[in-house]
Amino acid sequence: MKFTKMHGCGNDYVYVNCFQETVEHPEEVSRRISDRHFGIGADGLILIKPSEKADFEMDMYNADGSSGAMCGNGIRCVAKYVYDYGLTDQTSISVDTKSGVKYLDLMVKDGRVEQVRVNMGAPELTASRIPVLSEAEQVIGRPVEIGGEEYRYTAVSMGNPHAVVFVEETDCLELEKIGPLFEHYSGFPDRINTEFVKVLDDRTVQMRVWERGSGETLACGTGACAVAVAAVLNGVVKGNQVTVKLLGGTLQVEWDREKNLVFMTGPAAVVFDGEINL
Ligand SMILES: N[C@@H](CCC[C@H](N)C(=O)O)C(=O)O
Repeated sequence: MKFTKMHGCGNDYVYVNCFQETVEHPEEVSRRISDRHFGIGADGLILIKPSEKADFEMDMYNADGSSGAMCGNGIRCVAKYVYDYGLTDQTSISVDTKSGVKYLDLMVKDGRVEQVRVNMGAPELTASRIPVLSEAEQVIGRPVEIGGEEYRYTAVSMGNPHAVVFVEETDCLELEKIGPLFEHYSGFPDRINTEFVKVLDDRTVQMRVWERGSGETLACGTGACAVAVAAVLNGVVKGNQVTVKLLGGTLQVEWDREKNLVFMTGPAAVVFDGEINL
């Protein structure tokens, strides 16, 4: 299988051009290739496919083989791939995902895509649709006891479920311990991605993420969008534009309240091309 390893802010996936390759059993392939000792090493697998609904389709799998309906860092890399590898010459493209068609604008320098702006669509705040179990219709800064500790969290879906927790410090968090407790908490029927967020100033936040199906990653694009929405809803930032600092880089997120659309801008990079015998 020919592949390209790419990353967006250090959130790395193995990308396969399914205009040329056929991947049978992608769940199993994702588990194998994601292994950082016995595989290529990645947070998961992303298949770039032809689509009848949009210019391209993105089909993504986490490192444990589970399917992710949306991937913010992944979709920016898909945009870079299709442009840099000659599958399109357009700088505005559409990509179908399991959470609907997304629209992307490519920023090109010296013939190569450097940054991508993605219209991530509307955030979903209705608890039952995220899904999180809650008596209240929305979960904004609500208390929850997990692993014997009380946290306050805000639930947002950006096509996939996120629990956003504001904390005093992110550096000292024992994410390997707390992350799985959130991911498998009984109140989150489809498991969850969890962001722990420190507010740096009224426009900037810093986060660490425990991703459903992949563990701690250096960045999560949908997570950064969920964090920006949660930051606005909890009144910890001014305005609707948030700079989100992640372990692997920085993303700019804007929540257009009038249109109720979230826009994310950030980098996409190729690490290397390769070929693996499966
Ligand atoms: N890293 C991604 C999100 C990938 C999917 C997620 N782990 C899930 O299962 O929902 C991003 O950049 O958004």
